[in-house]
Amino acid sequence: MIDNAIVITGGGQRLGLAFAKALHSKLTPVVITYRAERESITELQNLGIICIKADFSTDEGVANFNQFIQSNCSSLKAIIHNASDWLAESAAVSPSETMQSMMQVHVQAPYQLNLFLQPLLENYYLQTSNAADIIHLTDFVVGKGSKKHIAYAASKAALANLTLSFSALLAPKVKVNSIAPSLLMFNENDSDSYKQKTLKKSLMQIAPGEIEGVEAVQYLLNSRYITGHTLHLNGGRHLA
Ligand SMILES: NC(=O)C1=CN([C@@H]2O[C@H](COP(=O)(O)OP(=O)(O)OC[C@H]3O[C@@H](n4cnc5c(N)ncnc54)[C@H](OP(=O)(O)O)[C@@H]3O)[C@@H](O)[C@H]2O)C=CC1
Ligand SMILES: Nc1nc2c(c(=O)[nH]1)N=C([C@H](O)[C@@H](O)CO)CN2
Repeated sequence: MIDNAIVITGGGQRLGLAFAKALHSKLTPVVITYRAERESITELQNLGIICIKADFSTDEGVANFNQFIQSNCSSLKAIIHNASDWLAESAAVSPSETMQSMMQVHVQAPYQLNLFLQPLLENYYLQTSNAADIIHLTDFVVGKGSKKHIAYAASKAALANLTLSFSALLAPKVKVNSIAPSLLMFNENDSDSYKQKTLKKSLMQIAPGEIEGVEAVQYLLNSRYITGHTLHLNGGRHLA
């Protein structure tokens, strides 16, 4: 059985991959979920990180991942709900399907896994006298909406609300917090004009990269007191 594991959903690339590499150690094994086969998965496996294929677009996929954790882990130090799809509204996908897909990955999966895995998080507390952690990756747009990612923003707002409910439900054995980034890193296909426009939206006018997210996660994991909180990583965008 695996003790004191940190579960990171969507760990195959970008922020989730950085979280996995930064947090894995002999005393704190990391379990990541992924869908797409990549070189990064082999790299993580070579580091001793457990990589589980899991697609949260169905409740069956959530249940299958839960079953793996229940069968192989005795306690969980943390769950980092990072898996996400930044889906824009488009003519190619119906509004109903867009909203369903956003709510499934950003709300159903975290909600169900938090409830399923509550006993394993509480086992960590009983074994160490330290609170376990749940971290939800939300988004700056929770506070302002988004004209082009309406369903995405609404689902992230629901995820932010889960932080409030679960922090009250699970204290003091489990701390529950959100990290709300705005731009941390661009995507490969982002145009130069999009990059320049987006950088100007914050006071700091930079894309700080994965390290900003890694340090925020480590800050929350090291705290003994912060819960029900949202850590904003937005470069002062709310004041720009
Ligand atoms: N990057 C940024 O600047 C910002 C990020 N955030 C948030 O931070 C988090 C990390 O961002 P980022 O690294 O860019 O995320 P990505 O867009 O790279 O997505 C992370 C992973 O989520 C997985 N995923 C997507 N849908 C599903 C699903 N249905 N089931 C299981 N896994 C799924 C994907 O796995 P696979 O590739 O294997 O299919 C993907 O690699 C996200 O929650 C994001 O919303 C918020 C604001 C800004
Ligand atoms: N799952 C994802 N969510 C978000 C991403 C991303 O790449 N994947 N990117 C952003 C943008 O950086 C946005 O914050 C600035 O344009 C938002 N969410």
